[in-house]
Amino acid sequence: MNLLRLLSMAPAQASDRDPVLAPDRPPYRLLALGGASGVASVVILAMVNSAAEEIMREGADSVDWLLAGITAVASIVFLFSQIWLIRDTAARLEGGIDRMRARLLELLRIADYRQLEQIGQAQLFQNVTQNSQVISQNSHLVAIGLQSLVLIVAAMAYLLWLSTLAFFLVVAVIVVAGGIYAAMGRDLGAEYARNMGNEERLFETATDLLDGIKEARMSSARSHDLRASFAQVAAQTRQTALRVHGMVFRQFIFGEIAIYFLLGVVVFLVPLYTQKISGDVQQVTTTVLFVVGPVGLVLQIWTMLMSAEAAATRIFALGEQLAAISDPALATPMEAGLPAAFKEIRLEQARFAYPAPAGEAPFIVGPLSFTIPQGRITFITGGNGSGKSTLIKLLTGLYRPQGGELLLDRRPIVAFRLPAYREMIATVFSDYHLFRRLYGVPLVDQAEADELLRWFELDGRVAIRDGAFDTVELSVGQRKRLALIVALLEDKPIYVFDEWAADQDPHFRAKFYREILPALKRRGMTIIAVTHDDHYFDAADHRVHLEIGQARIVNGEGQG
Ligand SMILES: Nc1ncnc2c1ncn2[C@@H]1O[C@H](COP(=O)(O)OP(=O)(O)OP(=O)(O)O)[C@@H](O)[C@H]1O
Repeated sequence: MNLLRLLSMAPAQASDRDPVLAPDRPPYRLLALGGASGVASVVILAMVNSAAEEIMREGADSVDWLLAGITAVASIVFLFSQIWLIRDTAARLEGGIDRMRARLLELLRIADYRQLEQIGQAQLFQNVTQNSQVISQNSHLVAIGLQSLVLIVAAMAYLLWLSTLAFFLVVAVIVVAGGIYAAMGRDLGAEYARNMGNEERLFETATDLLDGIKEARMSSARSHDLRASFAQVAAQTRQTALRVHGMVFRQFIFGEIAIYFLLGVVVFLVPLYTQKISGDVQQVTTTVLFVVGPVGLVLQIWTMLMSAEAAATRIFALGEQLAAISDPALATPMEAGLPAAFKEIRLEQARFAYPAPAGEAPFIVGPLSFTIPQGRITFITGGNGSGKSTLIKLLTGLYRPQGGELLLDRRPIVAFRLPAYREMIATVFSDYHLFRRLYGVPLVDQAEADELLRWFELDGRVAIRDGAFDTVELSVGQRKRLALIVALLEDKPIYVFDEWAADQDPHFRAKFYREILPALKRRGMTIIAVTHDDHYFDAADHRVHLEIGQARIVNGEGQG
């Protein structure tokens, strides 16, 4: 069971240098507490039985203080071990979730970017947030279930000691009923998984609906189709949810019936046979009745825990999926930074192809061979879909060439050099994300930040305070200026921009090509920029022109 797997992943301790990689801590304390509570419950049961026997034998004229004392001590042990058992189970489970979440984030960090692109965002979001919430909400049930299991095991051990026949009779009933119950549970688990898959699709469709709210407002036909598509996924989700509820109910009813059957065995069969063997009918019946309650509880909880189990299974499955695409270059510690004073970046016969749908030719970039000299401005140009963004991803090391290589000063950027190479580059992609907080920009010099805001004509609109922009509620072009400011604050030797000027007004576009890029070049930075602005092609020292993934090098466009 994946829930139990989560339980055995001990909470990350502050003392662990890396909570993600630290070894799991087996739940010894939990086992000890379970053992103590089991022993205490058997002692209580035995004391009650002995007292009853004594009363039957000698009448109830005096209190047996020894029995009463032992019962009181056992009750206290039972009470405290139960409290700690429940507390420990919940803490361990929450710790396990926390750790699994951290593992997922770590696996996300080291996953191969290209393959990660292919895993849907909805699945990642659902697992990191919602599924762990389902488990967390049910953590007390796991604790109560474990507590009941301990009671059952202890009482059954006591029953075995009282009467072998009664023990095997009850075991037979529990095994048969439990087997049927578990088989029902497997179907239920599969249906839960289907339901969660539908919920992920529902989430995806809802996100589409919200992201496209403007587009939907402007067209009643589009709005209608969107709602129809949402309604269809919602109906499928409702159907699987209904099937789940039906199955839960059937399993619940079966559990109830199984308990009545067990009671029937106790009342009719056990006395019949135990009388012949030991004559201790009453003790056996008391013990079996003691088992019935926890068995009922375990059966009920089992049903309820199926959703938490399905959530845990999905979390572990995503973990395995991410582990399978992990990039060894990112998993190992980074090689000491590559020298900032490099001479050139080169692609040598580099090639990259996207997987093609069946029957269609794949889009191939390359083989490409060209050099980007240090301290120069290189433009990448070409029509829509010619492969510019793909080339940028190859040059930044986000995609790995499937053939040929990427070289820095003739040294191949092999896997273990990739992280250090990526550290040399600051980017503003066309689908960039603007973090409000300046993550990874260690010390923002206020004077430098203010100067940059002035240069980008954003002073008075935005300020940088305590390592964050005070607002990002700006126009599209202004937000992109902020993204460039972040890149400049990172102070890297290489800058990569993907159609940065596309959203700028004519004045700022001219400023970008005629003032900002030359200023960066004067500071010795290497600039690689994708652009469609043919008026400004002369601002580059070199131009790489792409046509359907093939490059033509146009040299000496600018003044050099
Ligand atoms: N994630 C992807 N999966 C599969 N194919 C892709 C993917 N991204 C791009 N492609 C394919 O690669 C081709 C080149 O895309 P790319 O984004 O590199 O073009 P581009 O030159 O940057 O275009 P634009 O000027 O429109 O931004 C596209 O025609 C598309 O078919």
